[in-house]
Amino acid sequence: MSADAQKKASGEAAALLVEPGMVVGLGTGSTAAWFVKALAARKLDIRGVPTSEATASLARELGIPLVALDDVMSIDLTVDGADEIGPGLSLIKGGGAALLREKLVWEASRRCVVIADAAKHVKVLGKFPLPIEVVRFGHSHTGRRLADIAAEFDLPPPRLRMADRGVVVTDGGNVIYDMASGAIADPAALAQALKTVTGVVDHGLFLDLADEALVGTDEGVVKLLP
Ligand SMILES: O=C[C@H](O)[C@H](O)[C@H](O)COP(=O)(O)O
Repeated sequence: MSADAQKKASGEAAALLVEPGMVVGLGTGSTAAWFVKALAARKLDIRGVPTSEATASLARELGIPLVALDDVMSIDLTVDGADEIGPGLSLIKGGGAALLREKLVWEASRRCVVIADAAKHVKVLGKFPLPIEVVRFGHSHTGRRLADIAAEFDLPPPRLRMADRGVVVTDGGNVIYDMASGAIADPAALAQALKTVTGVVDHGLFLDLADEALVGTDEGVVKLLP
């Protein structure tokens, strides 16, 4: 089964968790898009809280009513993809530069379900470079402070994310530095260290946030718990 078919299967399985009346956090990325499509097909009376402009526009196209995070007290269920799923459902997210809105939505949610293809499930986080969202003002200085932190963790300096049209800018108007590592020995310590840097808005380590994972495999969708 292709990775895309696995993503589709996990997105469709997650859509079955949604019940009428729910406020649902809508994740970002290619896997979350399958969830949004499957959810729209169910035509339930729900409201969605999008985690990016891209997801908001997909949801609008498919007729899912949207509500802003500030206009709800809490979210019943959020379903979102991940770049890596590690031990205890620790995650790396932000490959699509949506980590900040995603984390805000996740933290406002009663239940968070991560969906992914089988290749995303890893023994140790870090093969996927860790995205770090940084305010644009003075970002090269912040980038140098991040390089100092990376050195403390024996990691190479993070690199400013670029695209064909130049520097990648997030929905929040910030930039992304990607910290390549190969393996993050102590994700909690790294997460804590990154948050001490002025200019860092947030990072893509989602620790103790996922309640379950639905991973598409060749043998079907497998449910993982922390
Ligand atoms: O910023 C993007 C998000 O964290 C995505 O959920 C993550 O990158 C996974 O995306 P995909 O499902 O496309 O692999």
